[in-house]
Amino acid sequence: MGRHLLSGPWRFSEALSQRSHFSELSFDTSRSPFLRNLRIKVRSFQKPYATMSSTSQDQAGAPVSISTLSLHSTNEKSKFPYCFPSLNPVDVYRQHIGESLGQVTGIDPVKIYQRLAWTNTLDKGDLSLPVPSLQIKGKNPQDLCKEFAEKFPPSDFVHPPTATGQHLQFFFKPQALTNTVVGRILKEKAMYGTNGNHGLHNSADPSKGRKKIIIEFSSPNIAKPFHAGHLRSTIIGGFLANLYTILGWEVIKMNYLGDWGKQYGLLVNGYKRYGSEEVLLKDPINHLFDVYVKINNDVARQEAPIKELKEQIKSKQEKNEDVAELEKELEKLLEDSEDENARRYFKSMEDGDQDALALWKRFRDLSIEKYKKTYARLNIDFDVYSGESQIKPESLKSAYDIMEKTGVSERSQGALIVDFTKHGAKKLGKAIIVRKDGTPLYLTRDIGAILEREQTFHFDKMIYVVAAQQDLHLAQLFKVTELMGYKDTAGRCQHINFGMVRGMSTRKGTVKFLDDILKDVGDKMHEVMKKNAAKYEQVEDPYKTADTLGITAVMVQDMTGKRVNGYDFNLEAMTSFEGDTGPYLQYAHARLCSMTRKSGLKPEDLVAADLSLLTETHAIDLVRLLSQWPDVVLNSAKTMEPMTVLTYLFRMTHILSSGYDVLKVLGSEHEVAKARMALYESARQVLHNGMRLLGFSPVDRY
Ligand SMILES: NC(=[NH2+])NCCC[C@H](N)C(=O)O
Repeated sequence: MGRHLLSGPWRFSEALSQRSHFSELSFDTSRSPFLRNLRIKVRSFQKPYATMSSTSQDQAGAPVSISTLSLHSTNEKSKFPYCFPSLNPVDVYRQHIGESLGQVTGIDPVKIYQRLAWTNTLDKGDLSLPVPSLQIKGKNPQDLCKEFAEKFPPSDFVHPPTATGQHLQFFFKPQALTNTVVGRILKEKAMYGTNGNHGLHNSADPSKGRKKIIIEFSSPNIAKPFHAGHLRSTIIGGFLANLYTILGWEVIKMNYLGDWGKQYGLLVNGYKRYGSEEVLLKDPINHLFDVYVKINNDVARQEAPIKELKEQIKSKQEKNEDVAELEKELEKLLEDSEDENARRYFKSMEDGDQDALALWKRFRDLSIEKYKKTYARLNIDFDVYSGESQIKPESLKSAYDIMEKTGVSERSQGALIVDFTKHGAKKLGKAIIVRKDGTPLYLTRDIGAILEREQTFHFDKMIYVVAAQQDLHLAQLFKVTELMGYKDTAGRCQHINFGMVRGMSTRKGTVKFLDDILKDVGDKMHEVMKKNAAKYEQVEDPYKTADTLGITAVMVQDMTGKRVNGYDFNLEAMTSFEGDTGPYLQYAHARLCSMTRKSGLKPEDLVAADLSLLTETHAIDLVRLLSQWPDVVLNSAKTMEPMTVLTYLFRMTHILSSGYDVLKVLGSEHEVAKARMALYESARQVLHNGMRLLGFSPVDRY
C-alpha cells in the first residue's frame, strides 16, 4: 500500500494524463489510521447535506463513498506539508512546480511549495510565486525572477513561467487540467472541495480522530424581537457550521437562548393576565411577544405615579415636613407593582419552584419548536438548545469560588466585581459578577457556561458568533476565563463578530421575527417573478420558489461584504435579478440545470465525453476557476468570511454568462455538445457545492 502513497514526478504525470487513474488507485483504507479517519470524515459529511432539502439533480441518492474518492498521496508520505493532491488538484501543480524549480535552482522544493500563492484574477496566472518571499540574499528579486523563468525546465503541465516584476506567474496547460478537474468533479460531485487539509490533518496525532468544535450562534431572546443581529449570527454561524463539517470536524451547533432573568417572571405574570392558551399554541412566538409588550406597558404606567410620589417625598423632606404617610403609600405602590411581582416570581423560579417553572418551561419549549421550523427554512438545525437558564447554580458557585481563590474578583459596595485594570487589561474596565442583591448577570452565566462546555464537550475550538456590539462582553469573558486559570480553554475560544444591519424593517412596520422578514422578502420576490409572465407560467410551485429565492436574496445581501462592515437592508436591491444578488445566483444555477435537461444527455454520456474538444478560452478559463474550488474552501476557513465563497461563485457566474454564446450546446456537433455539457455540469456541481456550503437551497428552475 505504501507505494501508492508516494507521489514522485513519475506518479504525477500518470495522475494527470489518465482520467481513470483516480479510481484505479482507490484502495483499502482500513489499515492506516489516517485513512480510517478520513473515512469517518466522509461519512460525517453526508449528514448535513442529506438532511438539507434540495431540489437538485445530484441529490437523487448516490451515496458518496470512500471508494469514489481518489487517494494517491497523503500527508504521511508527501514531503510537502498539507499536500493532498487527491483532494485538491492544484496541490499536484504546487508539488510539480516546487520540484521542478527546486531542481534547477537548488532552492528547497518545500520552501517554494509553501510560497506559491493563488491569484485573484486569471490573467495573473493560476499560481504565482512572489520571489522576495524566498528571501534569497544578495540578488535583486526582479533579476532572480527572470533567471528562474529562463531556467524553469520544459513541462507538460505548466507553460513556461512569466516573470512579472517580482512575481513568477504560472499558467496551467489546459489539457491535463481539464481532464483532471472535470473528471474529478463529475465523479466526486458533492464531495469535490471537501476534506481539505484542516482539522484532522492538522492534528499531530491522527489517531485521536476528528477535532470537535462548538459553534454557538443565532441565540435570540424568548418573547423579544429576533433582530438583525440574530439574523446575521444565524447566517454566518450556519455557514461556519457547514464549513467545519466539510473540513472534517465534528461540529456541535449550539443555540444559547436568552431565556432567563426577571423579565421571564414578568412574562409569566403577563400571560396570566393577557394570555390565551389557544393563541399560544397556534403562534407562540408572536403571542408571547404581544403579552410581553402589554405587561411592559403596565410596568411603564405604574412607574409614573411611583416617580411622582418619590418626588413629593423628596420635596417635603427638604421642607422638613412629615412624609410617613406618603412613604407608606409608596411602599404599597412598590409592593403591588408588576415589577416587584416579576422579581418575586423570578425568585421562585431561581429557587427551583416547580410550579413557578412550569409555565416558563412551556413558553420555552413552544418557542423552540417554532424556532426549529424557521431555522429549517434556512437549512439549519441545532444540536443543542442551551440558554442562560440552563447554567447550573453549582457552576456559578464554583466559578465564584475559583475567582475568589485566584484573586480575580473582589468585593465592592456589596457586589462582587472583577477589576480588569488590575489584571493587566486596562481596556476591559470593570465588570459586576454578582449584584448587591446576590443575583448573577449575563456575563456571570457566560462564565458558568464556558466551564460547563469545557467539561461536557472537551472541545478543540469554540466559536461565538455574536454582534460586534458585544466585543467588550466577549473580551471580558475570555479574559476572566484565562485569569481563573483556564488559559488553555480561553485560547481555544474565538469571537466571530459582525457589524450592524441598518434599517431592517418589513413593509408593514418594524421587524419582529425572522418569519416576518422571510415572508416579506418572499412576497416581494413573488412580485418580481410575476413581471416575467412567460417564465412565471413554467414554474411549478411559484410560492415555494419565491420563498427560496427570497431567503437566498436576504442571505446573499448579508454575505456580500466583510463581516465587520454593516450594511443597509435593501429589499429592492436584494430581490433584483441584476447585479450580484441571490436571485441572480439562483438563476445561474437554474440555467445550467435547464441546459442539462434540454441537451438530453445522460450522466454516462458526460463521463465519456472527449474533453480535448474544449479548446476555447472561455472553456479553459472556466476549468481553471473550477480547479480553485478546494483552495477557496480552505481560504474561507482562514478568513472565516462567507464572502470568500460568495465572491468566487459570482466570478464563476460571470465567466459562465460571458461564455454561453461561444460555448453552445444545442446545435453543436454531438461530441462537442457532450464535452461542453460535461463542462457545464461540472460548473453546476461546483456552484451547487458552494451554494450549499453557504446554506442556500439551489433551485432547478424558476
Ligand atoms: N454566549 C453569548 N453571550 N452569546 C450571545 C447571546 C446573545 C444574546 N441572547 C442577545 O440577544 O444579545
